[in-house]
Amino acid sequence: MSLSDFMLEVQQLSVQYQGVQALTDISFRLASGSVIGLIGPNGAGKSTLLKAMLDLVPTSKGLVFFNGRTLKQQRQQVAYLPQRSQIDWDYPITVWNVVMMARTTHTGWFRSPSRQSKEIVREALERVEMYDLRDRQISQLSGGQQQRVFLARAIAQQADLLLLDEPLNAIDKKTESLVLRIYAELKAEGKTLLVSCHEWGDALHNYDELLLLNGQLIAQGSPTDVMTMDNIQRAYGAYLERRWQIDQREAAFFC
Ligand SMILES: Nc1ncnc2c1ncn2[C@@H]1O[C@H](COP(=O)(O)OP(=O)(O)OP(=O)(O)O)[C@@H](O)[C@H]1O
Repeated sequence: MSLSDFMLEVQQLSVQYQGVQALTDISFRLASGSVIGLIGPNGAGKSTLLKAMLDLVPTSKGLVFFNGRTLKQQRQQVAYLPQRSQIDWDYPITVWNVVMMARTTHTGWFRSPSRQSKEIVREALERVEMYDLRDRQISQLSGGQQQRVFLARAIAQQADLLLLDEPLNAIDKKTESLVLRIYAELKAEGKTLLVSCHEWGDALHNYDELLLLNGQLIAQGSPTDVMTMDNIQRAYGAYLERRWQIDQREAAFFC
């Protein structure tokens, strides 16, 4: 693969939160038209990586290039679906208006949406099978329906790169199939999807490539190449050991 086949390049990205080193020197490249799973134990830095790429958290080091220019210069070309816990689900807004928010970067906040934007929003809602519920408040949806609305918002932005933080969280198997079908369609359209996930085993074969993280990038490659015993031990071993130490400390405290 030549350098021009890569649409995204992350160089030595590092993040520190009040003394906690969350990410150290993360570097990778992603090809266009691919679905990449971002995996690792709780606290591995998956959400932090997605946010750092978008400048939503301060980075102590690193650069992110997108089609040869900095990501900051092309923010409109990146759609972001935050983790469930980051969204205020009680905010009074309808399904339709959540998805229409994706179009404000195109039309501006104070202009009425164009006919084209309305068509794009309708299509995105139909794609996630939520058009019939377009007038509902988001607070009145199930967890899986809420996730689908935010996925529709990411689709409606018509960005080339989609950063999705645990989109399969809180959804049932039927909806999961729908979401996976949408990934395949977006990939066929040439989009690149970087998806933080907690899947395991066969489910990982839904991704063309994996990035295995634990504060550092442990491995990148096909699911078979990445999920070796050695890599799993390196990514999850330290986590299990840390969890075990915390359990021991808590046990000693309560004795
Ligand atoms: N706002 C914050 N302030 C301080 N520390 C933070 C903050 N956000 C995350 N962290 C810490 O940074 C590290 C990475 O957290 P992050 O949420 O990115 O991990 P994750 O892999 O997405 O985890 P999970 O799978 O549980 O969602 C953790 O040690 C976490 O406690």
